[in-house]
Amino acid sequence: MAVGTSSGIPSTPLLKDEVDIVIPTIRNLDFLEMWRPFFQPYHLIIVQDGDPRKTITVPDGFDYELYNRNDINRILGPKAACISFNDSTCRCFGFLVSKKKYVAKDPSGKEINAPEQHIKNLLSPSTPFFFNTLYDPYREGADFVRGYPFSLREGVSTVVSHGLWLNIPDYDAPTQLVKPHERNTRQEYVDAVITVPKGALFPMCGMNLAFNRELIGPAMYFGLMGDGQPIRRYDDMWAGWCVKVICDHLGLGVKTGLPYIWHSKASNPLVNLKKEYHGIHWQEEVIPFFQAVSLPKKCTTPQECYIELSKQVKEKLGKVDVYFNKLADAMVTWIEAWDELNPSEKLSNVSAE
Ligand SMILES: O=c1ccn([C@@H]2O[C@H](COP(=O)(O)OP(=O)(O)O[C@H]3O[C@@H](CO)[C@H](O)[C@H]3O)[C@@H](O)[C@H]2O)c(=O)[nH]1
Ligand SMILES: [Mn+2]
Repeated sequence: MAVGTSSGIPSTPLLKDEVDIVIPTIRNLDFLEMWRPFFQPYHLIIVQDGDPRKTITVPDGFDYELYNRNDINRILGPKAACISFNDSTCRCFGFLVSKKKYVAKDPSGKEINAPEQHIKNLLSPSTPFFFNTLYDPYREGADFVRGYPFSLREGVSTVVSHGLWLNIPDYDAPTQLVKPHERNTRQEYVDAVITVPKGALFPMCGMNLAFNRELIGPAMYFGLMGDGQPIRRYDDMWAGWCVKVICDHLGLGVKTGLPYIWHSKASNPLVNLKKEYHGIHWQEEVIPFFQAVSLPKKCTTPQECYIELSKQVKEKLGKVDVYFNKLADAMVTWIEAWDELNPSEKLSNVSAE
């Protein structure tokens, strides 16, 4: 699929017909001008949060579809209850309606061709079963180091590419409060992509993320946050924990590192503290839950894994707080909505059994 370049290093295919870029927004889309060179080839799915009467202008020259809350309610009917309102969690509606193989979540920052690096990450295997100390062995200029078992060098399909951030790091509110001026300049020099090992959870940030919709899309639900919910800013964390335990079960890979984006908007740490408050103490029970999760062999598709996970959430986290019962039900609604909007994929998943 890659074609040669003058330097002999294969260039990365655009995959413009296989990638959608999902952008949740409650503001304007002016940042698209800065990203035009990298985003213009792709189809954009814009999820307009907040008041649907507000008109959001999309700069000329972009191929896009735009959904506001009225559209979400019209398309999903009662199932729209699983899509959060007044929170960036609404982005997962874009994952539902996309028909592409890959989804990249919008970064908004300095000129870095993030889609190209995410595609590179997703097109090369991951190595979750044995840690390669020279990072990603499939990158130009790297390889498996001595002692790496040859039987494991084929790797597994990479289904999540988790990019990082320059400038404003994605810190939680307490850290933001004690380190208000800390800027992430150090990572400028960490030129690495690393597979998250099997059995290890990680804090997935939704700002700069790409994933294989066909292989793991049904697990990429960002949960119930925003209006009427007791918790926010744990949308991507919840999705990341569910995705990782399902990837470990299905033998799929998650990579983190490049591409970095310039994160320019620091949200208000005191507002964030209120949003994160329950998450900060609940996660001390939620993480051990995910670390102990075991999915039965009969679960061979992301949908089946996700439904099984929702049962365990209700059974084991329902006692932490009633919120997790609601979340477990919303997880089921999400899969019902996914299968309703993507019937062919459900069949293909069945045929993959
Ligand atoms: O109610 C809302 C708020 C925001 N959005 C859109 O979502 C993204 C991110 O918004 P923002 O940068 O303001 O928020 P952060 O605090 O930096 O969000 C980070 O925290 C994580 C947890 O939610 C999240 O993954 C990170 O992005 C922007 O595009 C807003 O326009 C929204 O749609 N609705
Ligand atoms: Mn931000």
